[in-house]
Amino acid sequence: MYDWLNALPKAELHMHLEGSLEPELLFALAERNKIALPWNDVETLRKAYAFNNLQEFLDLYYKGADVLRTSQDFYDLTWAYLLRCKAQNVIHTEPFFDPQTHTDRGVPFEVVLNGIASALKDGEQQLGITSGLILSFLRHLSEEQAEKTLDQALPFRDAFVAVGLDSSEMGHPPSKFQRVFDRARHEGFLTVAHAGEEGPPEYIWEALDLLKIQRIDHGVRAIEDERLMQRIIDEQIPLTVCPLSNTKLCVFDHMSQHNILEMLERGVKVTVNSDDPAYFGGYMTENFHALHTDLGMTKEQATRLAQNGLDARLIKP
Ligand SMILES: Nc1ncnc2[nH]cnc12
Ligand SMILES: [Zn+2]
Repeated sequence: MYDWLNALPKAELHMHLEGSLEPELLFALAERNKIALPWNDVETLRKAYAFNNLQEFLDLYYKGADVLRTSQDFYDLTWAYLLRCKAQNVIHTEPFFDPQTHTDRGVPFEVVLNGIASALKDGEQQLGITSGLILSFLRHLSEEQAEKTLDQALPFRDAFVAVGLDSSEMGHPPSKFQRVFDRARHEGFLTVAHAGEEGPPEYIWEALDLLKIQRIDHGVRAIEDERLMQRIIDEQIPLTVCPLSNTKLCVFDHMSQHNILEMLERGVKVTVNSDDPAYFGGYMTENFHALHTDLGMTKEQATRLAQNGLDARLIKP
């Protein structure tokens, strides 16, 4: 089944480039940039990948990102991810990056963007992988800081397809970012947002009604609100679900409790994605495979899930 799932043509619609930083590359970049790390070796770092919730993961994820300093670092990070895509027949990807994670520690916006954008361009030319980059605002920071980030992005607007919203969900509802999302839409960006990962269904309503998103990132808690379920089924609003992420971050205690197949069978446009593959135990194929081993996903269901991913692209072929 693994090989069959690996060969299935797939689109990835929810992954954070910073979350594809494998420990080996993290150590190599630390050495290249002469940065002292709090972990002795790759094994010690990998052992730290045990999380009870989103915040525990984010604390480590932001620490890890500190080794990314130059455009070449961002290029290498993105290229390593694209090689994984190639190996797993991911033919299209719409990755996130978090500029504030880098600008707040003094790495200029264009240094980050240049590295990522040139790797994505090479990915299309050399690997045949199409892509659309999503600029994500950090929701634990202020709306004013998101506004500044949007200002920095406008000169490079052709490099992005959408803006998104990520980081610590609880206590940071989508309504906090209504004005900056309004402006982003007026500037021609599409919008997506993480909602209903740890946060309540109300955050999904806000993301739809106030931020006017095209897709819900995660959204697994929609199942708690029947009226919301009816809306996302009626309007076929895609959910970018990340099974291994949800179990690693204890959104579900075990994969056998995940609701993705129940949603699929109810007619929700659910898709499978890796979120932060270096931290959560796998890329696209591993996520599909876990659904097979722990939830009994059939080939027919896998085909529908993969097709949903292709259908829910912001950039159509
Ligand atoms: N799963 C996730 N949720 C929120 N913010 C993130 N940033 C990286 N991964 C994330
Ligand atoms: Zn995410």
